[in-house]
Amino acid sequence: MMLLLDHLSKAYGRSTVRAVKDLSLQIEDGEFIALLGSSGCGKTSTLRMIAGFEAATEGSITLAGRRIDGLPPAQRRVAMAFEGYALYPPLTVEDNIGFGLAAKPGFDPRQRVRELADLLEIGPILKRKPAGLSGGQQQRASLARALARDAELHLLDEPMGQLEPQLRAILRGRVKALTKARGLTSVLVTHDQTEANAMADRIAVMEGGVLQQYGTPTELREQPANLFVATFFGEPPMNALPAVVGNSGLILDGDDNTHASLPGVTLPPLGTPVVLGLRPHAITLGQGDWAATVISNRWLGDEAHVALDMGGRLIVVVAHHRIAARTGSVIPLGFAPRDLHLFDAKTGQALMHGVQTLSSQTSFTERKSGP
Ligand SMILES: Nc1ncnc2c1ncn2[C@@H]1O[C@H](COP(=O)(O)OP(=O)(O)OP(=O)(O)O)[C@@H](O)[C@H]1O
Repeated sequence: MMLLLDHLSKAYGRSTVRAVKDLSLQIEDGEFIALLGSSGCGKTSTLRMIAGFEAATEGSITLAGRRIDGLPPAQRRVAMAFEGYALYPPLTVEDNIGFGLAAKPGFDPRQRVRELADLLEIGPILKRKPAGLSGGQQQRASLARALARDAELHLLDEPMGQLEPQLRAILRGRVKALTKARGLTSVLVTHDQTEANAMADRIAVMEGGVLQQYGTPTELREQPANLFVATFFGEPPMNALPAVVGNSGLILDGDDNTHASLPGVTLPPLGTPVVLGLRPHAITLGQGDWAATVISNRWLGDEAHVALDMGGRLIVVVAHHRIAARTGSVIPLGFAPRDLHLFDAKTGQALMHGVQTLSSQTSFTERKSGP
């Protein structure tokens, strides 16, 4: 069901510091969204306010048209899989998962428990009690219990954090498919962008309690709203090169040695400090008018990761073919203007994505310093 967070804030105790600041988000009926951010960004606080474990300091929470922020957790019609959200010790895993599910015409709770056990690969432990199970088994049982319920909203807080990477990768796809098949509205909390990418229709990136951007994985990758999202989202991170707007284009670091001239592009006013953003995949090696020294060059089986030093700036490039360049060698590099992102250096806000130039040839020049 549709969930609406409206100007939600959280301050703990008497603190004036907000762990969550003025957060507004709309999650559509049947949508799977992820709250993504590093430790302390406020994503768990947000989830706990939705669940009812923490009171909101300001703002409102509306689920399926009902204000729920004043209700106790049990009345919110929300199912949860929380880190450390304990299973009932006296019950078997099977009874834990099926707890509270009532048989109805056309619905057999035992059938649902079996399906979820197969999906999460915990069939063999259904008759066991939680004590003595591994952390990963308990976590999957807890996830199965949350997914078994026909709630209006499913909240999943790092639900697979204790599983091995291979199993996690398989289960992500299965859990996503299940939520889509049943039309479940879901909010996932994770610090793992691979997980958010694989599972979520839309991702809300948070930092310092503040929502940075809310969009599809493609929107976050191609149109990051600010420098934080640009360098946080994407692996390896986007290269960020400080520059200023000069007469002849963008001058890196303002030293006029290396610049990118972008004919026909309306740039910010002369002297504006900016940051050029280039994804590692967007830089080509072996051609272009910039030059850099190879620091390392590793072939990872399907991609080459090359680190370079360009006048003291670290540049990371990813290519889908092997790069024949030794450590210490100087090689040319370049990029297509359509792959350039430009940010305001002071505010971090995005100024443009994918620059269209008048001429198809853009020149990138490294001038020799001195007379
Ligand atoms: N019960 C609490 N009392 C006081 N401060 C808290 C409490 N819970 C969280 N905080 C603070 O609120 C801020 C946000 O924490 P929160 O747990 O929401 O972030 P998070 O992104 O989920 O981090 P993590 O992934 O580490 O759980 C942090 O600065 C944290 O120290």
